Amino acid sequence: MAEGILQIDAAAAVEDALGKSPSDMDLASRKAEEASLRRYGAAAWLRKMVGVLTARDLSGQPSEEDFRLALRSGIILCNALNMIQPGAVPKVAEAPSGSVIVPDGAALSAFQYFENVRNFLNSAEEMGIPVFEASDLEQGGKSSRIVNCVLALKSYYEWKEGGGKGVWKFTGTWKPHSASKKFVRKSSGQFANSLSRTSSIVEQNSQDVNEMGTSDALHLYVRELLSGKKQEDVPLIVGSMLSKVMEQFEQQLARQNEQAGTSSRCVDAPSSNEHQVVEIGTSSRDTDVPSSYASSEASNVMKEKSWSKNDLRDGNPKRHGSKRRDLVEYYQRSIQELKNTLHSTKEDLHFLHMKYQEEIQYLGKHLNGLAGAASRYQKVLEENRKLYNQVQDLKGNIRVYCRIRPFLPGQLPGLSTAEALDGQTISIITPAKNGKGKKLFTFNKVFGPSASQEGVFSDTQPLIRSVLDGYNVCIFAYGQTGSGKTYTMTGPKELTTESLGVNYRALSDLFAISKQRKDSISYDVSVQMIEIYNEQVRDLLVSDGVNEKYPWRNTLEIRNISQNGINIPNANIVPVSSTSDVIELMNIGLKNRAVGSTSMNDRSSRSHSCVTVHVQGRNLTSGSITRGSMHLVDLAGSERADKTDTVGDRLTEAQHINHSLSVLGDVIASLAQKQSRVPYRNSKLTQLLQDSLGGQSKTLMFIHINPEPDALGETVSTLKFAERVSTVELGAARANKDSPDVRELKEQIANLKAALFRKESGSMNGSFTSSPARSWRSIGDVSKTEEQTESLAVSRMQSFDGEDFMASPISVVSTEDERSVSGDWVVKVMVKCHLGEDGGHSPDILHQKSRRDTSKVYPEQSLSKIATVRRDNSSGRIQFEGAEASDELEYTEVEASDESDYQCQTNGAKQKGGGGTKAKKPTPNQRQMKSPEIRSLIPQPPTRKVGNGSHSPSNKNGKKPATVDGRRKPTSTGGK
Ligand SMILES: Nc1ncnc2c1ncn2[C@@H]1O[C@H](COP(=O)(O)OP(=O)(O)OP(=O)(O)O)[C@@H](O)[C@H]1O
Repeated sequence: MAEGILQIDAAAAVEDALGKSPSDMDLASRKAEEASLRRYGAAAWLRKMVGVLTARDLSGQPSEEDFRLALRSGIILCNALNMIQPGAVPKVAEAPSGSVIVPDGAALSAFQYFENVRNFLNSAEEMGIPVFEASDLEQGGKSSRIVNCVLALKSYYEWKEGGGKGVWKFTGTWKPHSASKKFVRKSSGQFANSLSRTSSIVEQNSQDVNEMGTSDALHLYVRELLSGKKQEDVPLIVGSMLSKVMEQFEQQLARQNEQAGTSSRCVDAPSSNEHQVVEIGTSSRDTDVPSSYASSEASNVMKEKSWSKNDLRDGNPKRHGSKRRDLVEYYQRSIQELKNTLHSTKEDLHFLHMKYQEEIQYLGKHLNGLAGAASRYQKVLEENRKLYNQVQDLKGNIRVYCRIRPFLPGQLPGLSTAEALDGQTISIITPAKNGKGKKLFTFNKVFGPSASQEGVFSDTQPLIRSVLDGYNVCIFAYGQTGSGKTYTMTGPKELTTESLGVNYRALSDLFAISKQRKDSISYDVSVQMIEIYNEQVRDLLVSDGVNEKYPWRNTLEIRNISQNGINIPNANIVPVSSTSDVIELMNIGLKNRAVGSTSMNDRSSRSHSCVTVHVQGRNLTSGSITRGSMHLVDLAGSERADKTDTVGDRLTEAQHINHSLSVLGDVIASLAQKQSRVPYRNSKLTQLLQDSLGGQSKTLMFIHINPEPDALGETVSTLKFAERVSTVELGAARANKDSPDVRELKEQIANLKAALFRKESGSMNGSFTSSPARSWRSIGDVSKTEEQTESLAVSRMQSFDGEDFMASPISVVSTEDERSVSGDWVVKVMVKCHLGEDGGHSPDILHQKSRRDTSKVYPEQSLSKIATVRRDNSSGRIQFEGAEASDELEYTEVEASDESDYQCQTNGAKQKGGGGTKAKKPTPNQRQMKSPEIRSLIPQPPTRKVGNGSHSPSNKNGKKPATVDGRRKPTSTGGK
């Protein structure tokens, strides 16, 4: 309908341009023209169908007459029909070849013409094509029906050529395709082009409209208008006409677009979705779908549907409606699909989110697990370290800790030769000329210059604790003069709480732990402090410190056979119960320590000092006794004598120090090589440390490094020495613990000792008084101890076999060893066998007798017999073999037997009876030896209660002992 409007408007525009009304035109001539055009079309089509040769009689634009005559023979028509439908006219009567063809087909007989025409008409009619009468070919004026038939045939042909879809139906309309051409042939080029453009525009805008009649009429109309005009006016007329037409066309187009927009809104209005979707096609402003997506989707849809944009703008509301509805449906479907996709994507995301959360939780748990495992791993490492240490302890290795001294105030802090690389490695920078550069040494611990006293001690603490558990412990400081030995063991000159050394801290730790355990174990702690100076052992716990006055103090004996850990029995042993006690004692000891001045260090100690702590613990529940001891040794400087450019006394001191340290090296080398003979006795120092170095104890050596380049040589030799020490295995440490059985036996022995002492003190008038080594505690509490011991002695004696004992009244001087045989404990005792004149008397009697006869002196040289002391483990009886009532036995030395037998060597001319197999001549020292254990148990004679200075016993040289007893008792131990 729009096209129709357009064409009418175009015609009106033409009329406007020409200034003429169509009503004025001659309709008849228009029709004639139209008929001619139709005829030409029919002729042209027939010519095309049958070919030029067959259609030689038919021109392209025949007159009505020519057209009728050319078809009169029926040959062209039949052939054309056969071309459309082969065999439609089976037999076509042709003109004889070579015959002169006459335009009217006279060459054929009339019958043949008729046959052809009739066959054609029959066949055409069967095909549903409108036919004409055969007579129409014979008379003029009837060609329009023939033209109509031919055009119908053409239409049928075109339908068939187009695929023959549906039912062919001839509408009687026809579009003269060649009309413009025809017109062009009669016009100038410019005019033709212009008109052609106009025509093509009109055609383009009406391509879907099949109203060719109106269009043809327009053409005819224009042609007619121009026919009477001058040639030169035609372009102007046509130009004006076309501009008008264009104007009209554009206006019409704009109106159309407007109408299309209105109608689309009308169509879309009922559904908001539709509205949105349609808008998507043009603009995606109001939608939530991205415009690029929408437009691309829209174009896809349009492509898919083979729609052009013009389809949406063509102004046909119905078509718009259906197309837009399709589009809306399509978009709705797409949106639904998108929604579904979005929904499933959201679900997927949610699922992924959950999954990630689960995985994160799992990872978190896993991480926690890993962190736990890491901390457990750390704990395991810690445990391993502890276990390693325990193994080391069990193996009995000497532990070696290394400490690097800092540069001292006033010293030029040059290049340090030593560096603690980690907790266990020290690196020494050696001069490049040695070609070594660096040397590494590894020890149990390495402390750098900044290590605090507390830090150093914390790694020593476990050893201290084990003293309370009944172990023997030895800690000694080794290093050249000025390297910090005294600093580590004692502290600096000016002591503060932070700078207290190992000695103080160890004892304060002992007190702290013993306090913690006081409900279950009762501990007694006592201290000895000695010094080895020029191979002489000196007691440092003397108040006057004057050795010249009491020279015997310079030659204290070291005994390694004592099982109670008191190797220097004659040195003062002072009970302590607090750190302040210890500090006071040590001050006394330090004052007494021989300190020399050398060129290397003014405060250099030229002696080895040793603080020995004895700890005895009694388990309040089981009654078992533990006994541990700890040597805290500050060795003299290890540098060689030639370095100290000393002479005279200092040289002698240095030589002694070097000798003892070199023996220490020898001992360690022998131990490392597991030699059967270890040269402990080659120096006092090694003798003192024998139990700690080779025995079943725990030993820790602190080596000290001076970081100064001048000290490098000594540093290296110190480290090499320490390296050797660290390889030594000592055998498993063992606690000194007495079972009640053993303890009972020992108490019985102690009772015997007490009895002997009483007898001795009665007969010898206190030969022990020559010894200064009395416990300060016992001095203050003598009478009480005496009473206790006597009553204890009596009660214990009853457990002995009376007969045996009476037969051989042997006095036990001291215990020496203990060992387990077949699960039983037996006691090795030092026995002084004495048969008095009233042999056969009980110890009490002896005791009473000795009290009465205080002038009795034992004939020391008369004892030479060995007695065996045997304890029957099952009955608990003790038997003495090889000693008779008439024997006078004196203890000399005890040897351990692998059996539960112990032999007591007797000495003297009066050997009666047998049994003794081994004799040894006692040394004077051995004869002098008195066990401090005895002293701790033996009551002091009243004469030695010298607190008021009224009574001072004489030593065997007739001199009064310069003891601190009573008179010089240090204030720190007062009251103890
Ligand atoms: N770790 C340290 N921190 C601070 N000062 C130290 C340290 N070690 C040692 N000193 C100081 O170095 C000097 C020498 O130390 P110390 O007297 O302990 O050496 P020594 O090896 O015992 O010497 P000697 O063999 O002569 O006894 C002292 O003044 C001491 O205070």
